[in-house]
Amino acid sequence: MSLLRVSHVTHGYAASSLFRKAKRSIVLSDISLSIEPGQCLGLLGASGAGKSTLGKVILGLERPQKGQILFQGVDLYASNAYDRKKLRRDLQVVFQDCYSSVNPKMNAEQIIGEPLMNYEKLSAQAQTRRVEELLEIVGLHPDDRKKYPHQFSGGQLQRINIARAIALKPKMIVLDEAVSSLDMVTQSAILKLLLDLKANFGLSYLFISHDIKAAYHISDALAVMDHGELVVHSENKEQFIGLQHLSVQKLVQSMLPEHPRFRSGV
Ligand SMILES: Nc1ncnc2c1ncn2[C@@H]1O[C@H](COP(=O)(O)OP(=O)(O)OP(=O)(O)O)[C@@H](O)[C@H]1O
Repeated sequence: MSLLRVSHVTHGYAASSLFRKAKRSIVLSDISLSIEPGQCLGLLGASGAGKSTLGKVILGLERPQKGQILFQGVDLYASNAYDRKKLRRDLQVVFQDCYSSVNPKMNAEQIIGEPLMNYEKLSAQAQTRRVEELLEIVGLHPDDRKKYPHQFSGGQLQRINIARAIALKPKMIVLDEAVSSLDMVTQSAILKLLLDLKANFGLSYLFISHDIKAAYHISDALAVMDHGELVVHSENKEQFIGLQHLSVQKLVQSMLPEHPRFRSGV
């Protein structure tokens, strides 16, 4: 059974108008895809293609007008609040903006400890131990738990966000442009961390990105959205770069100068 199955999802946002009944512009059009346990699907596409909206629909944050999201076989939007809370534990998110993703008045221990408080109700001592362990897993020092967001670099703060996302040992993380605002060196360090976590904990990712290089590096399967439609979905990234679809060709061309290995693929 797929971990995540998106079936025929269609969605639009209401465009408010004073004079007419609110119309909805279609942002997602009949989207179907699936993610297997331990798989990373890279979701590519130009700005405005609908990638983040699909991420929100999958996370249960934006109810689609049509279609179904099955996570571990459970219909996300047909489940009750109790089941949804259980599902949320297994389905986490890391956003692009590491600074606005955290409360600046909370220290790292409070940030990482928040999901633990909500779900695990550990003793204060056990929670601190778990936070220290999580800090080490993401490559930070246990003593960093006392620091506040402004005392971390962007890359370090994204590690804090990742520690929070893995605190409850989820099955899947939606990474919405999670490395896009980082410099190249930090980006590759965070991609390595994400790959290590995937290998060690059997995590699945939906890696939303406009950057083919980052997506190719981390993903097993790749898909492309264009104007609300899923125009390409390839289970195999090696096959993906050889596809003749125009959107794929454009993406592959954009990485040619730096990646000679792709020259033979086109
Ligand atoms: N809350 C909202 N209300 C109305 N329209 C929205 C809302 N969120 C997104 N949109 C519109 O939906 C379309 C798809 O946006 P979305 O953010 O999903 O695309 P994207 O592919 O993630 O783009 P980007 O890479 O720039 O984030 C865009 O035209 C956007 O303006």
